[in-house]
Amino acid sequence: MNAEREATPEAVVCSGLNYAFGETKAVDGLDLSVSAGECFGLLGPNGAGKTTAIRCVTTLLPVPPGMVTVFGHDPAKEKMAVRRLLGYVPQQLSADGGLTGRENVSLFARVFDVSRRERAARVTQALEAVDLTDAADRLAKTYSGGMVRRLELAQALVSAPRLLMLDEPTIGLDPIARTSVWEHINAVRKATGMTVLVTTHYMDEADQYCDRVALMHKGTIRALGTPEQLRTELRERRADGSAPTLEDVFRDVAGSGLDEGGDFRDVRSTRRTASRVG
Ligand SMILES: Nc1ncnc2c1ncn2[C@@H]1O[C@H](COP(=O)(O)OP(=O)(O)OP(=O)(O)O)[C@@H](O)[C@H]1O
Repeated sequence: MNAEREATPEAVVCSGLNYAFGETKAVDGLDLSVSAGECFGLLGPNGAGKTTAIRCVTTLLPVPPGMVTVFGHDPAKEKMAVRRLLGYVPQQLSADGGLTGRENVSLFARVFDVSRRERAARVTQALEAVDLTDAADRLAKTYSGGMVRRLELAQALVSAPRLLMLDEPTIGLDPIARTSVWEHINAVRKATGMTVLVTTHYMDEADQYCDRVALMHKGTIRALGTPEQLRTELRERRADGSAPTLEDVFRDVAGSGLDEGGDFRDVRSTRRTASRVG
């Protein structure tokens, strides 16, 4: 049993990951390791490179061999093996308002190659897991923003992923809907041991729900640890009796970078999300 656990590879490893859009180095030598079963938060201002890094891990952006592994599989060599392990909720709307909740989840089940025999049961389970059973046969365009987000979660969960990747899953939602999304994620984690890699601008969420967090700034990691470790380190460094928040930690690490238009509650993301959740 112990030997088995020791043999479990890290869920995600990025080793000197680089990705550039023309002259823009979006990800610049990123080293990152996410353990199996943990909830890992990738934080940072707009433009830090979080989405690009996540897309490299999901195989949506091509990277050379040796820079990324997902449970030991290299996306450059084993794209389909990696995809079978993943669930991904992108920032952009991934549900179709003209389909019912059930039809949306069924579509993902087909795309992610859930076997025909298991499909109906898995769709029902995924909808149940996010509390959408009662609304399953209504058109998604009648859903609230929080329900749409939970539907997208069901779409990502239907293939029973070992690694769930969520890009800003709660931005733009009211506090009750945000809590609800996290409660559903955590219930599935508890039941399945699924690993979660999430980007968020909400420091309070990262503090509350993530086992470890990394601050990404200008394409690379500037701080890494449990929220508690990072807060304690800053408190000890400041030694002025104040009790820093996680946001203070990240302002300290990223310095003026956060004020150069990269604020955590950047208008750009909010607008993007407003259009996403309709
Ligand atoms: N398709 C693209 N073409 C050109 N440049 C891009 C593209 N996507 C991202 N970039 C640039 O790469 C850098 C990193 O962007 P990325 O979206 O990965 O950051 P992010 O941390 O996810 O920010 P946000 O919170 O705004 O999503 C930015 O400078 C961005 O402008």
